Amino acid sequence: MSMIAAFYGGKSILITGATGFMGKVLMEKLFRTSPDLKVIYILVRTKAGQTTQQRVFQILNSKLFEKVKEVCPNVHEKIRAIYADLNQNDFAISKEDMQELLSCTNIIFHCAATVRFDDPLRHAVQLNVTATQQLLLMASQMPKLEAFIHISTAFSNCNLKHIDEVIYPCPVEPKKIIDSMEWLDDAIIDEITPKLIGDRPNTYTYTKALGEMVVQQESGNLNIAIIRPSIVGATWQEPFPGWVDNLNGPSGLIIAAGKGFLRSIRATPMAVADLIPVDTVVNLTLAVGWYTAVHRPKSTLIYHCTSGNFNPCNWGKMGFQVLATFEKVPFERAFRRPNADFTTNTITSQYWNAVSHRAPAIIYDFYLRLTGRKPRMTKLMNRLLRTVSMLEYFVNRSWEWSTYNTEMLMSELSPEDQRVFNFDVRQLNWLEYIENYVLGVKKYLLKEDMAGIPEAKQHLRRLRNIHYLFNTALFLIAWRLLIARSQMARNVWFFILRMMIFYLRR
Ligand SMILES: CCCCCCCCCCCCCCCCCCCCCCCCCCCC(=O)SCCNC(=O)CCNC(=O)[C@H](O)C(C)(C)COP(=O)(O)OP(=O)(O)OC[C@H]1O[C@@H](n2cnc3c(N)ncnc32)[C@H](O)[C@@H]1OP(=O)(O)O
Ligand SMILES: NC(=O)C1=CN([C@@H]2O[C@H](COP(=O)(O)OP(=O)(O)OC[C@H]3O[C@@H](n4cnc5c(N)ncnc54)[C@H](OP(=O)(O)O)[C@@H]3O)[C@@H](O)[C@H]2O)C=CC1
Repeated sequence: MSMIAAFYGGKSILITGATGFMGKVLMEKLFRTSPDLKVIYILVRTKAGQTTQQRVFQILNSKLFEKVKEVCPNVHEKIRAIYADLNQNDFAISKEDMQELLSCTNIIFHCAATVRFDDPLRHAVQLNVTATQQLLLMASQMPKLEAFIHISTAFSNCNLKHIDEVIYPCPVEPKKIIDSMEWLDDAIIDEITPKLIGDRPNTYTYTKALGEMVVQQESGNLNIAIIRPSIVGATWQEPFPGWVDNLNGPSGLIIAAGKGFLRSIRATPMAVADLIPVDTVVNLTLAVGWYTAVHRPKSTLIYHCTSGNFNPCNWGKMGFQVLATFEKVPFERAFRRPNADFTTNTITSQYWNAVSHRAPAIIYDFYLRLTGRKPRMTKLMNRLLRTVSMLEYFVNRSWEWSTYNTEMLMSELSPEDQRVFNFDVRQLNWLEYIENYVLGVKKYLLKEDMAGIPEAKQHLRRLRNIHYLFNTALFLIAWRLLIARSQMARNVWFFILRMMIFYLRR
């Protein structure tokens, strides 16, 4: 019997960010392994014209939840969606809902965040810092609360090379930052943002670091733990391999590469690709929830959820395997054949951006114009290159994360819990994982049918022929122009022709 699964039985659990990538997998696992839990409260806002109920309905009816419905047929009754907007005061939660949350919650998993790298500082502070502070305040009023688990990121201190499971202070106190956001206007905030974030690459990593400081400072008597995952990728095993539902991290780039838009990237092939499957993060999160509530460690423990020190894989190997999978299961209607290069040199990278990315986009737009259609490829390419430039920071460096707490927790689990809540990435086979990841991107993000593979392969063969024809035509034109202008080129050309005739006659 799993002690962790039994622990969540009969519990009332509050999850923020339950509609996000990690939140959904967390809910799925909870319902599947502890179907006798009392209730999961989720804080949900309305979005894209959908009510909170419609959003929950959509999640529960997705493929991710198919197994849950078998184990926990009354899952609809056990999920309680509470309207909340984490950008608002008291999260805009109604009085009755707030009362229920305060009096019933046993465990909190705080997953909500803005993960955008380019969010204005004001917005990132609101969600990643102020909302965390408010949630802690709520937690301090919950008499039945046993544990508060905060999800941060392994990159909150990416300005360091070696990162321990401790909280590193930022130069300016989070409270001062929160206060200043109230009276500074947007223009001034934009001006001081680079100074505040210092040697971090974006507002995301900076505000996640501030969020951790807030957790430390406002923890009071709460039983708190912080989890720091690295780059979260598709599921490894559960509920099935390869599930992914957003474009963050590598997923968007896999699409861009598979569709032939992205053919080169400024990345260091030997740098560690610290990817971690989302189900591994969820298993560790649930184990931490149990451990924190039952063992009540004296201080706030931080758990690194990373792969690099247990089972390292580098970007070169990853890119190679991604390309190998495209050979087997190509994406449909590719713009160009997937064929890509890693370069560490900025000038080479700019050259490839011009030749391999921008030029084909301009030519394609020209073709669209000629055929009376609206050009769109250059715009799309510019956005893609902007996205890639923001991710480049993370594919040109390696970090070392110490994992004492994570290893300690692993050793505390019973063999059954180690199996059911497996977060031991030493068992992960990268080649298999990446292949399933690419397949998952094709199935769950692009919604492409496997039956379309022969047609996709045929399309790639056509693109290869067009590529050869284009190159041959380009060569002949260049040669023709050269011959017309240079006696030397003409002499070379006639010499080659004579040699060919000579050898053919022998
Ligand atoms: C030796 C062999 C060689 C082989 C070489 C092969 C190599 C070349 C090809 C590469 C093949 C791929 C191989 C894998 C390599 C992958 C590298 C992956 C790097 C990943 C690094 C991630 C680091 C994360 C570290 C921190 C982790 C965290 O803690 S947080 C989670 C991560 N957060 C994010 O990822 C958020 C990032 N996104 C954003 O911040 C924003 O979306 C944006 C700023 C990037 C863009 O914002 P914008 O306002 O312009 O637009 P938006 O509306 O958001 O989207 C615009 C369009 O772009 C699409 N989109 C969005 N995100 C991505 C993405 N990550 N990748 C690609 N495309 C993306 C989005 O859908 C929009 O599209 P349209 O709607 O069509 O316009
Ligand atoms: N993905 C990754 O690679 C990594 C993620 N992390 C951390 O893991 C956690 C979860 O990330 P992930 O699931 O990938 O992120 P997602 O972007 O997929 O999910 C974010 C969640 O936060 C919710 N949210 C955002 N703003 C508000 C708001 N104003 N009110 C209510 N809810 C809001 C979103 O709701 P809605 O659906 O309404 O937008 C969504 O449910 C985050 O804390 C992130 O920092 C850490 C390392 C890597």
